[in-house]
Amino acid sequence: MNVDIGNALASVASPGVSRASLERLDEQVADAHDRIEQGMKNHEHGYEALNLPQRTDPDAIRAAVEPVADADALITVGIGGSALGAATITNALADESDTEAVYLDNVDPEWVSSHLDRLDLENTAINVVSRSGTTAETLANFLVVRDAFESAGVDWTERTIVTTGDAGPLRDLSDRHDLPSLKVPDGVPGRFSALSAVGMVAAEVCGHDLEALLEGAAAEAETLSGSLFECPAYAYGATTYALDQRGAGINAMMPYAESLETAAEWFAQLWAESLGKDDLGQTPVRALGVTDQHSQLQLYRAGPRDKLVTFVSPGEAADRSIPATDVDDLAYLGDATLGELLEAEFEATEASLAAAGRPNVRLELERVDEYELGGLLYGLEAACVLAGELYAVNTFEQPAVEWAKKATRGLLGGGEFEEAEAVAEKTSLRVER
Ligand SMILES: O=P(O)(O)OC[C@H]1O[C@H](O)[C@H](O)[C@@H](O)[C@@H]1O
Repeated sequence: MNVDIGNALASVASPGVSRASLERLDEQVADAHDRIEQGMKNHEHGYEALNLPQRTDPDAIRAAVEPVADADALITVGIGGSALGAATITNALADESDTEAVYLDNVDPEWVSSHLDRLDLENTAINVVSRSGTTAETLANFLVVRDAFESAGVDWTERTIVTTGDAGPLRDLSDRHDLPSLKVPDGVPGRFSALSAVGMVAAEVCGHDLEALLEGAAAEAETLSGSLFECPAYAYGATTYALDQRGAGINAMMPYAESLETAAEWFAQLWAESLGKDDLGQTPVRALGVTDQHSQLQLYRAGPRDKLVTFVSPGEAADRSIPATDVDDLAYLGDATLGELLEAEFEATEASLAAAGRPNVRLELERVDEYELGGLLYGLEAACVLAGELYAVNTFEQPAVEWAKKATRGLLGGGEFEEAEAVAEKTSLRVER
């Protein structure tokens, strides 16, 4: 990915960061890069994620997928990092695939049933993914999906691939039924695992090019250097950190392509769960161009000066002409294409924010394909690791998500948890219709 941080400079935006400040910050970036390099070299927890382009084995993924390679649909059962990376890839490339990729992460019963009722389970594969193998939502949904297959008279053991850790209920299930299984790589937190079997089994079932994904990521890895002025990922990570330090505590991730909408959702977990610690961290907002020009842009341009907008330009794409019209006011559209309109709207919105002194950054792809996606995923992961070094937080843990899990288990009789008691003590002030 290429990055243009010009509209984040203090000469353009407020909050903004001066070139001189970036040059001073570059000294911290150099130190952070040394730490990151050391962590990668020693295969340390978290930093290991940045070794995935060399570590992930596409052949092992293809071998595990082979029994279900002909599936018309794939149900991925997982949540958080165990679903969003895979969904980013398959949703971005959906037009290139004959396989429908469905992601059951939420436990909304109507939504789960609507998918299971409509899919032809005879020709559907199950991709169950969980590092721990104990995540309530994933296990609950897997039990529901397995039951649906059994009720349909389909042998789920012939349609299921498991990606999990070395031990736990899913590993036991895989061993007991001799299911094709892959390992969640050690040292790689879920939100950083898109470029491993966690994110790539679904890509393989959907027929996407695993080598190209990894080549794009590897090319991005080659850019990691001791200066933000030579590394797009570090330029983005350092600029977002500097802007947050100057008041831009919100980062709206706004890709100008429907195919990248899920990438914004994946980014939200990566950014929030990695950096939201010790009362620090920048709030990611999922946005979409052009749609949010008619929704959130008013706030971005004229609301509080507490936001950065990150545009993602998708590059070259298939286009479609706008037919001529006899409506005088719209005649100008008839000479254009939808792609030209989208590009013009993107550039106009970018300029609109700059004209209002609102910081924005552009991430540029050549096109939305496996190579560029691999580079985007890797680049944003590396940007996040760098930002975590600059914030001096523990980028790779997520202790704050544990409280609600314990409360949930307590509420469902899964053990004695004081968190569940706190639920009963909710302070209420109800206003009823
Ligand atoms: O892969 P699993 O162990 O099922 O975890 C799935 C997700 O749940 C956890 O609570 C964390 O919030 C995520 O970082 C993780 O990706």
